[in-house]
Amino acid sequence: MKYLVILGDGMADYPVPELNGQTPLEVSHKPQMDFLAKHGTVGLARTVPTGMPPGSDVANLAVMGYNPQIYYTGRSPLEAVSIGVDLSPSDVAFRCNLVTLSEDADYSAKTMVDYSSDEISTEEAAVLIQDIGAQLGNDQIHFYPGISYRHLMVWHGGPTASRLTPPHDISDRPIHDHLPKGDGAAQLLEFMVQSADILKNHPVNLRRIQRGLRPATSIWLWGQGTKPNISSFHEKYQLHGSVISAVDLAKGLGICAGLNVIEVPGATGNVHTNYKGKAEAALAAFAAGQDFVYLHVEAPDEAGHRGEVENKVKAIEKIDGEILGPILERLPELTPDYKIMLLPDHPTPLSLKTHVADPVPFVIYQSTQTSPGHSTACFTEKSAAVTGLFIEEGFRLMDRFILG
Ligand SMILES: O=C(O)[C@@H](CO)OP(=O)(O)O
Repeated sequence: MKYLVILGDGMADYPVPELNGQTPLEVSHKPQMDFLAKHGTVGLARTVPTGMPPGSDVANLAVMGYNPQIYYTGRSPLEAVSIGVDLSPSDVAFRCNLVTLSEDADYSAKTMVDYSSDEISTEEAAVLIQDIGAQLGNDQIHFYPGISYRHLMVWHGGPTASRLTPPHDISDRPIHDHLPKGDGAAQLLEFMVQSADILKNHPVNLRRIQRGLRPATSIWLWGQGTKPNISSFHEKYQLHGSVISAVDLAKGLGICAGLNVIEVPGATGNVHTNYKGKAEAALAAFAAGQDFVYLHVEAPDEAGHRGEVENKVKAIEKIDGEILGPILERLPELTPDYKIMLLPDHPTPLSLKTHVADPVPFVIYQSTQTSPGHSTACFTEKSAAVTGLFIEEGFRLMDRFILG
């Protein structure tokens, strides 16, 4: 048996006025997803335990089969693993976004214009993070470049109990009430303020402005935590598997669980990602003898955070046509026995531009059992709610998928 999880990050949504009150899943042309729903088991799962923040870290941990209430130690440490930074027990990793803040002179009076600096390129960002590290780094503080706007700061002996805000939660809002609070707040704010001085008039930014792109005007620190300790996926399920993703979070989670990471050229973490390349990579992994693939696509989430209705629909249709299409056509050539689980980690409603903790629709399709009950005519939030199948502890979904 081969097992494929297709994770459309943030794919679920609320009714969107621009879509006549329908959700992106409802308006998308997605015959492959609907095929899975017609012949599979459809339901809702609570991937974010009550009381936990609805982050992709918590939710992907649950989808991968790990109880976030036991295994979650913060987002950035998972990304650090993928970046290749081995945290010591007293290191604290912080996600270090490159963001665009408004031009107000007083730092605390600024607004969060763009949590991604117009999806700054990895190459440009690497130069900026290197220069920030050269000026703010020391024996205790190190900066490491990641992908696009997503970077890492490691603070040896740093604070873990700071109260920090994900910048994608405050798009277009004043940052004043969301500046660091609690443990280490003054020092963290100082790093952010000093970064703004370093980035002002930086040649990389001047070139971006000339090209009509937003400059990266500050770092924004959040998502802190300590070295994760996640048990082996292989020991749990006796399966050898791989993760395919553009983003360090999903790759880091996979590495922590003992999965292999497959790099796909052109996987960008946005709507322009290499959907076909991800499908090819999954098929190649199965052909090479892997039993399990976790294929993560960031694009719908990114469109949700940016409030881009068309891009969210487009991302869903690309997942359908360019990932599920080739998989459903060619996986049967490799094996008659396979299962596919398709779901988002959490909704990222376009109207809110951030995540919510609502339960997510899922479908589990098994090639050898195509009338399992709880099927629906299409794969949408509403249809998943009417089957009555509800998985309260989302981390148990993986057991159902693999062992059920
Ligand atoms: O990587 C990030 O900073 C965020 C926003 O894009 O990702 P996610 O919404 O998946 O947590």
